[in-house]
Amino acid sequence: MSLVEASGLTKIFRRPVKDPGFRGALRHLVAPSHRDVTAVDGVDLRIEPGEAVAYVGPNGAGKSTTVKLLAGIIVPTSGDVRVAGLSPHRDRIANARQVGVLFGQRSQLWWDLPVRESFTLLRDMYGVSARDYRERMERFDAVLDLGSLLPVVARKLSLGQRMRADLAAALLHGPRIAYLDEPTIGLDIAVRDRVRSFLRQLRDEGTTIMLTTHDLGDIEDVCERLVIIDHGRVIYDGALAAVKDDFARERHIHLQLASAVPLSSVVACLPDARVVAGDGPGEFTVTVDRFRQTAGAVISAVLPLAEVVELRIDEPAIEDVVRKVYAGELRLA
Ligand SMILES: Nc1ncnc2c1ncn2[C@@H]1O[C@H](COP(=O)(O)OP(=O)(O)OP(=O)(O)O)[C@@H](O)[C@H]1O
Repeated sequence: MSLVEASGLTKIFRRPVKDPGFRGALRHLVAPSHRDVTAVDGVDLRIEPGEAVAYVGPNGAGKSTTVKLLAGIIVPTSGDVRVAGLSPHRDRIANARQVGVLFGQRSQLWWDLPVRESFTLLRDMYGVSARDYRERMERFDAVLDLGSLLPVVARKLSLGQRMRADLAAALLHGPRIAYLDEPTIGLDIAVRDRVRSFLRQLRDEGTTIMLTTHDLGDIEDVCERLVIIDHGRVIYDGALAAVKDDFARERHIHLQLASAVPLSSVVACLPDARVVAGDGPGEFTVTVDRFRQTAGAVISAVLPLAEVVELRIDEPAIEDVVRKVYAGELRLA
């Protein structure tokens, strides 16, 4: 059985629609009107124990809503969802014991309490044994430098400090699955790298991780699988490495020819490619579909014009794909 099993998972929010001004407010009181927003639209998702999945998509795509559904914070409009066999919203308390949630924007620390007291409250709420608590705190301290933060009242923490404390708070009860939203935001580079390697360790020990992040380094360092959501629908679900083959077909080949050649001649030699002149004479960038045209074929095509004295090939990066996803530029069939 998969750890997370969602099928046809749908969440529709009902938003009040008000005309502006006093009249609008009055009209809304007398005859309220609403607009439905489908935040999550028939999502099918299975996550196996120990998988690390990046869940990405443009703003408003439905990422947080999915996580809230999986965490049992909100109730689905339709569809089924099970986490380790439990219905998250019906078995909310039992579900909370097996999931850890970090929402980048919202803290689960008690705002007016020193961090240490939030941790002990969470320890007691989740019934974490003294020994587990001590061991976990030691481990978090080694990765997240928690020691100096423990006496500080949560509202006085900087963003980076709060993220460190919140990450520990989300993992304090040793959840089977962690939903982490932007876990490295605000962290300095050294701590960020430690957090990434810590997440890899957790994954290797069997904790399932669902990571929502704009940080492409987090994705490449921690996850093997990428799920892309857009307009509430899963538009891609597959191995991170395979994404490039599916969506990043373009390869840029930078050529330096031995002599100045007019752009039109190079274009004429390469009817299936896009050719742009570079800064210097004889410099060109040729963009090809890497599954249709090899670099060798490009070189052979331009050889009758001039010798190729230098060649550089830019392979597509997963980063480009994910960046396009976030920018809303990637439109899939
Ligand atoms: N409580 C709510 N009431 C009404 N609409 C909501 C509510 N929560 C989310 N939405 C809407 O549902 C859609 C999906 O929102 P969601 O927060 O899940 O997206 P997201 O992918 O997490 O975006 P972001 O990257 O900006 O956090 C958006 O159109 C959002 O405005």
